[in-house]
Amino acid sequence: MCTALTFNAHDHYFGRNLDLEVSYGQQVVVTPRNYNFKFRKVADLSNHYAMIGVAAVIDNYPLYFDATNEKGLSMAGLNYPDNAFYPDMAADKDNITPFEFIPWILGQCDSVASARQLLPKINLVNINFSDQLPLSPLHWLLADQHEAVVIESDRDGLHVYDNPVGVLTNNPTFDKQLFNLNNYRDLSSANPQDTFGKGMPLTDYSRGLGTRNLPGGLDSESRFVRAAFNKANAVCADNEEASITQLFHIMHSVEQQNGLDEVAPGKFEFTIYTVGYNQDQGLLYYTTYHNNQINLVDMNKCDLESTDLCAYPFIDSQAFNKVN
Ligand SMILES: C[C@H](CCC(=O)NCCS(=O)(=O)O)[C@H]1CC[C@H]2[C@@H]3CC[C@@H]4C[C@H](O)CC[C@]4(C)[C@H]3C[C@H](O)[C@]12C
Repeated sequence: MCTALTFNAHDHYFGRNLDLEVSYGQQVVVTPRNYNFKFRKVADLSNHYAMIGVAAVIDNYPLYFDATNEKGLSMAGLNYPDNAFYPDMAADKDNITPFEFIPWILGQCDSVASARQLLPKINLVNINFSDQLPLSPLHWLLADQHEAVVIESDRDGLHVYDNPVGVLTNNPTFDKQLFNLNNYRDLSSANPQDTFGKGMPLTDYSRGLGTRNLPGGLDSESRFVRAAFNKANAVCADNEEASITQLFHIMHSVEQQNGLDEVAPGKFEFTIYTVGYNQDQGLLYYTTYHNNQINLVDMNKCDLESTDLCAYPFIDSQAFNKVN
């Protein structure tokens, strides 16, 4: 399972947790403007916006899990099992495979508004990357500095939902996730009034009682509510350090601790990495499960006019800040 969200503070940010029990050998990958993006069924993009993100590079092709382009448009693919449906070729459409979707949008669009022009023409065609790497069932959060949408390719077609809360997790379909928030209208960062009933001696015995009914589970509905509430109530000082720190606190409030989510006997899914993008400045911050320190990769330090990918392996070991 996974969680992605937008966060506006000092600048504009986009965060993502990847929760999984295996690694695909992903790294931080910058694709410069002149890298030749090949597509299976449409023409190459030989000149496009540069992007930074997390990708598995196979045969010199970046299979992006999440990324942000130089204009600040961000996109993340999250697991969407049983619901995702990828049709066969459609003659009248741009046939883009799901693994090409992030490059296709981020390569050409500078905003959600411009992506909205391309989306109706797209058919997320059912073509595997390879026999070893078949398609996986995904849906996507797409966001710029001003708005977010969710894209789901279901049996009845491609849906583009406005996302007023700027959060995405996994199943069920996005409309249901959004509706479910209505069940949590009573959540509050303030201690609640006693509305229980007449003549009951109820006391305000603890701080934080307004969050008592906030779901604590790792399931996708619980994470959706928790991420939406924690983000909506986040406060931080107006600078980059405080904003990134707060973003990582929000992301880590929905992280999966190793040992809590068994996916096969003795095998657990956990939060392999957390990324936070500064959309305005082309920065990617990350932590990994084994490295709590926040690491920073700046896309502008790569040659963005190059034709070659620029990759940085995750630093996945703990560095203690030794005090004595
Ligand atoms: C599994 C991950 C979602 C995390 C998650 O939800 N884990 C729960 C697993 S479980 O449901 O609990 O079992 C998703 C998120 C992004 C995906 C990659 C996107 C690029 C590429 C697309 C190709 O088409 C197939 C291979 C490819 C490398 C993808 C592999 C995998 O699908 C990735 C890592």
